This record gives sequence, structure tokens and C-alpha cells, in this order.
Amino acid sequence: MVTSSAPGKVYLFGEHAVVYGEPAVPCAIERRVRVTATEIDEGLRIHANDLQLDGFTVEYSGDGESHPDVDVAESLVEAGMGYVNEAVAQARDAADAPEAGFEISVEGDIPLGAGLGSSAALVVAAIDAATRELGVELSASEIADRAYRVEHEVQDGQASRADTFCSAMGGAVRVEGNDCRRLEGIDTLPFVIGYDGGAGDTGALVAGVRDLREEYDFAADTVEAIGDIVREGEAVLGTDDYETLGELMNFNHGLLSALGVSSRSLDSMVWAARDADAHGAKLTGAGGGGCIVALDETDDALTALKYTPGCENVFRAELDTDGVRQE
Ligand SMILES: Nc1ncnc2c1ncn2[C@@H]1O[C@H](COP(=O)(O)OP(=O)(O)O)[C@@H](O)[C@H]1O
Ligand SMILES: C[C@@](O)(CCOP(=O)(O)O)CC(=O)O
Ligand SMILES: [Mg+2]
Repeated sequence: MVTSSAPGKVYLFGEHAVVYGEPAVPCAIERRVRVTATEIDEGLRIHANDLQLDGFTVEYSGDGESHPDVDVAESLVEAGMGYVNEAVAQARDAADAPEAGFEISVEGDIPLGAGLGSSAALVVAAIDAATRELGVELSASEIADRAYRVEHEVQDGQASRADTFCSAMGGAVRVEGNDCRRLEGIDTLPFVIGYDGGAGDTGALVAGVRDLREEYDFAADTVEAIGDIVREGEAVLGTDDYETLGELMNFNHGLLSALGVSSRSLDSMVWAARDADAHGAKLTGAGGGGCIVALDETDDALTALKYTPGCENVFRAELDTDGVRQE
């Protein structure tokens, strides 16, 4: 039995545009998904109590043929379990053990579908735990690469390497196409996260931006402008010039909003943080609902968000300089 964990992330800059080859800077945060893998004779049994589908908690003990004992469409359950199934397939492939059976348990403290990268953390931790259980130790970058293939597969062929690389390596990272690197010398950033209790559909939101980009040149220009923000932001990252970083985050949020991926509650949390004099605030991840990230070393944005209608939870998130690790 092996337990591994991997962190979630916020995007300082660059989500969505990163899917089209622009750079992005995601930062790992101290919230994790933990996966325990135990080798069994055959098949795959999954226990995922955090996974709620239409109010049902899923205890999926499938052998590939029997169906989970829940009253929801099987396609929903399959979509929910796709990340674990594909991660286990990667582990079997890496260990050259195509028939290996697993019992997999998943739990974590990252809200699901909220832009904090729970899917990447799950996949990274699952690949690490399952390969170690088979006696194979992959490097963090090999895990990142295999985890990317899983997200790409499950998200219908549309995913960047950003979330999975960040979760595997930890810290602040920079991803541009296949070029993934860790940014050294960034140990702390004063992140405050507001969560509206909702979620966005990553695949649908990515597809929406793709359609806009194909329809309008100015939408393609907007995607490129997000890349310009990232390049500008890199110059001040690692300094304490939070004012410039915040201004660039605000600009980034405006462009994401123009691309149709914000929402009323995300906007209202962003404005609450700005009104409380945060250096800057933006949505994080795919959008549609879920989380915003503000930059504020005081308690002002945190307090303001506590009293913001539509904000269900607010918390500080420390930069996590550890990536995937064995527990
Ligand atoms: N703790 C968990 N248990 C089971 N499934 C999880 C867990 N965390 C994430 N997932 C899977 O990841 C999906 C969310 O991924 P996604 O839509 O990309 O949002 P995000 O990565 O921003 O959280 C969930 O619907 C579920 O399938
Ligand atoms: C929108 C996107 O840039 C980030 C998605 O992040 P999340 O799954 O919403 O945490 C998609 C991607 O990079 O694969
Ligand atoms: Mg995700």
C-alpha cells in the first residue's frame, strides 16, 4: 500500500491562453489530493468519497463490468472516474504490468471543478502511488508528462501541460507549449482565495474560447494579449513589486471576462477584493464558477470576502514548494 499526494494550484496569469501556446504561470498551493494505491489480484476498485454527482457520493467498486450502486446516469459516473481509470492505465504502462489490479482511495482538500486543479492533483498523485506500488519510481517530470496525457484524453483532446506540471513539481512554474520549467527564487506570494461554492465545466469553457477565437480575430488577439501580460509579469515575479503583479492580474481577469469565462459571482468576488485594496484579483482556472485569487498580504480582502454575498468560503493559500510526494 502506497499513499502519495500532490498539490492544487492557482493561476497567477495565463489560463486558457496557455492552451494555444501562450505562456502561463500557475503556482502550487498547500491544498492536496491524497491517493492510496494497493495492488490486488485483478480489476480496479475506486473509493472516492469527495466525488458528488447530483448529490450522490460515489463509492465505485467496479471490476470493469459491474456498475456502481448509485442512482445517476452511468455516463456521469464514467466521466467522474475517467481521471482515475486513465491514471491507472498510465501506471500499468510505465511499470509494464498491463494486468495489474488496484484498489484506489482518493481524498483531498481541494474543491472539485473550482479552478484549483483538483483533477491534475488527483492524476499526478494516482500515477505516483500506483507506479510505486508496482515497484517503479518515476521522476516528477515523467509523472507530469504522463499526467498531461491523462488530462488531454479526459478533456477531449484539449489541455495544456500547465496544471499537471505545476502539481508534479510544486512552486511557481512557467509553461509555454511543451517548454515547462520551475521558476526559482519565488518562496512566497500572499494569495487569498474566494470560492463561490460552484464549479465550471473545464471542457465546455475551453471549447467556448476556441470557438470565439475561430470566429473573431479580436478574440485571437485577446488570447495573445494574455500572453503579453504573462511576459510583462515575469519581469517583476520574484520581486516584492506586488503592485505591478496585481495590476497585471486585474488586466488578465478583464481579458478572461471578455472571452466569456467569468461569471457574476466570480466578478463580484474580484470586485470585493479590489474594493478592499488587494493589489489585484482574478478568476483562476477554467472559470464559469469556482474560485478567484487575490494578492493581499493584509487581512482586508479576506475579511471583505467573508461578507461578500455569493462567496461561500475564503482562505489564505500558501505557495507549496513541494510537488508530488509520498506520504
Ligand atoms: N478528491 C477527488 N475525488 C474524486 N475525483 C476527483 C477528486 N478531485 C478531482 N476529481 C476529479 O476531477 C474533476 C474536476 O476537474 P476539473 O473539472 O478539471 O476542475 P479542477 O481541476 O479545477 O478542480 C472532478 O469532477 C473529478 O472527476
Ligand atoms: C483553462 C485551462 O487553462 C486551465 C484549467 O484549470 P482547472 O482545471 O479549471 O483548474 C485548461 C488547461 O490549461 O488545460
Ligand atoms: Mg482540472
